[in-house]
Amino acid sequence: MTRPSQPTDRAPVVVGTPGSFARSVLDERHPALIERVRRATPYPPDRQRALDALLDEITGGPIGRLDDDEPGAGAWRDEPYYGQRWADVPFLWAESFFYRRLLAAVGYFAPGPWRGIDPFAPFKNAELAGAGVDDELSALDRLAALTPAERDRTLLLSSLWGNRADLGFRLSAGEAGLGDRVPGLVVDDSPALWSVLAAGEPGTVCLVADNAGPELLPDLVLADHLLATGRAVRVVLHLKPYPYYVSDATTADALACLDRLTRASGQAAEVGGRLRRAVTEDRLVLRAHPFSCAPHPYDRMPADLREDFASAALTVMKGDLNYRRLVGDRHWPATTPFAEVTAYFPGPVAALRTLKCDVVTGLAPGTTAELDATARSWRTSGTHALVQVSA
Ligand SMILES: O=P(O)(O)OC[C@H]1O[C@](O)(CO)[C@@H](O)[C@@H]1O
Repeated sequence: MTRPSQPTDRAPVVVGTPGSFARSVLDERHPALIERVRRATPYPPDRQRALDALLDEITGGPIGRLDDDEPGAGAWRDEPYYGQRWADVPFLWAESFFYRRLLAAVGYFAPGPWRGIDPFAPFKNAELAGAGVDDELSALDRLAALTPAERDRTLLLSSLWGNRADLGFRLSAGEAGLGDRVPGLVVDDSPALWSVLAAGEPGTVCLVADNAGPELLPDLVLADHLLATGRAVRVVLHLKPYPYYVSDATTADALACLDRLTRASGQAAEVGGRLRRAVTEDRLVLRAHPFSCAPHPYDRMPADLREDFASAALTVMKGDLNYRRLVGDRHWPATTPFAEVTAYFPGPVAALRTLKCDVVTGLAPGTTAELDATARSWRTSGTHALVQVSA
């Protein structure tokens, strides 16, 4: 079936002028992150100098290329933004390239002793070891008392709100800045999500993960629930092939979560045991496609990934960045139909996201005005959330 291409009549979000959300990410979050990375790991002098150079460049210089001898540099060679100011290029591209440059600076891909050392691991590990996680895991023991419908909703919402566990976001918002969550969703298509899964024979669900630890745990619990209730015969969990956006989940992070589950007690350990078995039986498949770290929207996805999503009964996109990539990170009026901007997607798709950037689609007329009147930073503060489905 030929699908329409994504509309392009709205400009992409560029980093832009001081005062914009995107600019604050580049001006505040990225320098703070370089500092945190340096403090967390004792890098040797050459890596420290590379981090200094990156900091100088993002705060003053034009965008430089990856060195020619950097492994994987070829994938970035033909990008059109080198030599331009960071402020003048698409936000999506600038953030993604920043993370790639940061990994180059710490020698993540280069042959030698620092290869494969995740600069964000100290933060991710601390979060996964936290007492808050114990509470979340022991709450699974209370699920048995719920009706099946309540269990569906609880596990879906717990995966959705898990998206607030985003370490990069907290670098600029701070714990205090992460306001109380607003329970009513700005869009709630969850009945449509369950209907898509109930229609026809159970098939594969692609779950495009976002953050590790406290977000990935409820995602895994949801995956187990889909398998255990026969909503899916297979869950393909899309992870990042390398560390990205601070807390995005890699294969190592997924394995750490499975370990955390199985070492817990009660229901959490049961879930962990089932999921480990599901991996060995190919019912839970871990994928780390290179495009998952690409600086482009999903309408540019390569053919093999398109085929994966096309053959799924449903693809669930977790989190804010996946949302931006799904809808194209453009200045859409908030009432632009979600189905229209995702019509290019090769199969049914759902977005589970807390709102952490300016881009949003699919709001009912009047909702924007209502939210503007009641919650000043509802678009970016992670206090509001949505479930959107296009089938
Ligand atoms: O982890 P998530 O939900 O994809 O959020 C990523 C964060 O980074 C941003 O892309 C900006 O840095 C925001 O949209 C969001 O705060």
